[in-house]
Amino acid sequence: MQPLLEVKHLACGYQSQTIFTDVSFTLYPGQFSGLVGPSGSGKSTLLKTIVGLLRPWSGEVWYRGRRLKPGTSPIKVGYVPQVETVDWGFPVTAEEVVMMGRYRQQKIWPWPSACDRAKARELLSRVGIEHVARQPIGELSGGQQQRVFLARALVGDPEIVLLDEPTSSSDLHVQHELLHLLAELGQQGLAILISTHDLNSVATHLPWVICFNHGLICQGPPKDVFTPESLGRTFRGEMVVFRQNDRILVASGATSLLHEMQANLPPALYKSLPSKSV
Ligand SMILES: Nc1ncnc2c1ncn2[C@@H]1O[C@H](COP(=O)(O)OP(=O)(O)OP(=O)(O)O)[C@@H](O)[C@H]1O
Repeated sequence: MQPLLEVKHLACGYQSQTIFTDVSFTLYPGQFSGLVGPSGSGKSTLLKTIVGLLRPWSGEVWYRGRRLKPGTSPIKVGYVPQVETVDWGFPVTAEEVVMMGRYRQQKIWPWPSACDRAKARELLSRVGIEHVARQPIGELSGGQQQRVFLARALVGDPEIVLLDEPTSSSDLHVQHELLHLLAELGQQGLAILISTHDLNSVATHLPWVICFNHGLICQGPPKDVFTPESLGRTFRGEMVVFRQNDRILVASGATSLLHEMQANLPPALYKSLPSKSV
């Protein structure tokens, strides 16, 4: 299969501070992948460099076998920023935020046509929040805001969407719903790369994971990559990994693993575990 996106020896930073060097990986059509690493390890910087918001210091990004001009992004790449970085005081409705994705395609700022509005409604419906179309974006919940930005990223019918911490401001139920929605989009052929701190959601929902800390540590299916050794190198501390059948639970120490288990396992299963298994 021809690669969709190839990142080759990429390096980037701010002023004189290097954030990451020599990052190389390949994503294929329909691939659903997670980018995991600790806070400040450079995940957002990497995503912004890939979508052309930051100019790489060195290295290349290739799309469908063609090298991209540094600092540019192909129209078929969608990007969902971290919701915490958005200015919610801006007086626009959810529908208008989605339509802004159309302006990027058209390169001018036209009055929205009936067709633009219909497309925005269709996408809001696809991400399950058509009912908030006319509400100001600043008045929506964190989970709804993320879906609005996902709808905006889908406007150009992208082949790949990069999402920065899409689950950070939502509760567990909303996070799982969003990951299910992304998995559905993945089944329809969309490639997805999401950055997240939530290792347990990655282990449950994502078939491929890239461990990152100022550079690529390792990549592969969670069952191979989520080991105490590789996660310890990624998060630079003791990591505990608990496996039961297909389930993997990860935490940054034995005590927090117990809390994770209480939060994630059905009570009957949790009570049945011998205390020495962690
Ligand atoms: N615009 C900027 N100018 C200077 N330094 C920056 C800028 N943006 C981020 N940094 C620094 O780059 C480093 C990596 O930040 P980045 O946001 O990429 O990490 P991250 O892994 O996405 O973190 P988090 O998971 O907390 O979002 C941090 O030290 C951060 O302070």
